[in-house]
Amino acid sequence: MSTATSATSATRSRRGDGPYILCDNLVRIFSAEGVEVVALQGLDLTVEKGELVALVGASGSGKSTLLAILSGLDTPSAGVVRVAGRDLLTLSARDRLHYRRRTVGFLHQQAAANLLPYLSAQENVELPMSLARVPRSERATRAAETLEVLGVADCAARRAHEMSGGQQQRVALGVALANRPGVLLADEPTGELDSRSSDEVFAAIRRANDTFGTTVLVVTHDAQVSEQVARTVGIRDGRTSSEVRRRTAVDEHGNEGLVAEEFAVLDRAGRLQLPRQFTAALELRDRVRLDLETDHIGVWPAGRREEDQG
Ligand SMILES: Nc1ncnc2c1ncn2[C@@H]1O[C@H](COP(=O)(O)OP(=O)(O)OP(=O)(O)O)[C@@H](O)[C@H]1O
Repeated sequence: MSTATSATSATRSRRGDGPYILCDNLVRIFSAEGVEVVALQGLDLTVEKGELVALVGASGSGKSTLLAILSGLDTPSAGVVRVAGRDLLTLSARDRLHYRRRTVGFLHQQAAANLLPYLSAQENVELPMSLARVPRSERATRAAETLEVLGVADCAARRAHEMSGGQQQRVALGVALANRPGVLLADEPTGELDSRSSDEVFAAIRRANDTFGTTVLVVTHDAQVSEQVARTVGIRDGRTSSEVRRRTAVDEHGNEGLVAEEFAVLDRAGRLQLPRQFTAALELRDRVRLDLETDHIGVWPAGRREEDQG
């Protein structure tokens, strides 16, 4: 495993031409009944415009908290969060509303959260456009184009109960994309679907990413989904801990194949989370010894190294 740093992107962002999504040392503390829960503890993340990134992590690791902040529904306790050049900590109420209507689209796990049951698919997709005051003449054409791209043009006149779960979720995706947001945030969008519908929904997300250039951040537990994206970011205990990058490469026999490389994330303060299986294998706890070598850093259990030297 090697390390990757987000420092370069953070520096670029301060110059104003940074990544499309930037989270720098993000902290979110909830207080409930006198108990404080630190849901995000210095999370760093950068996503470039047009990227499609999967976020994975155990239950309670902070994924939903992060999406709520990025969608403009919640604000962090500390840190920096910028999306599409906007500082989400200093948005006025008016700008926040504009941001939520036009800059981000949100896809929930349950399609029903994005769909009104008494409206057809076409009407559902047109609704956010009317809230954003898109001229009436444009709405029908844009909604039809959206449903076409997502492979559900044939469902335009149907209401939710006349569609399969996968079709409903693709129409729900159409609602999220109606105002052509720069960013799509999706929280377990295939969590309630069988594998075929899940494939169709994920294929529709990829098409939206390709066709509209939407930057996508998708939270998923679904390995089929996370293995299909070029970049998967792991969250552990409220921090980004690891990253898998996938690219096509040609082997020595000239065959093209997918290569996945796993990195640990090194933050600007020099912090790095060691994978649990590594710390468990060497019983690393509390304190470790570090040795700087010419091309790597050695990490040793404190006790064992003392014994070696003794
Ligand atoms: N409104 C809240 N009040 C108090 N604690 C909260 C609140 N929202 C989240 N938390 C706590 O913050 C931590 C992170 O929660 P979060 O929902 O972001 O995790 P998650 O990774 O999305 O989990 P899951 O995969 O189960 O949805 C958890 O310990 C959770 O209990």
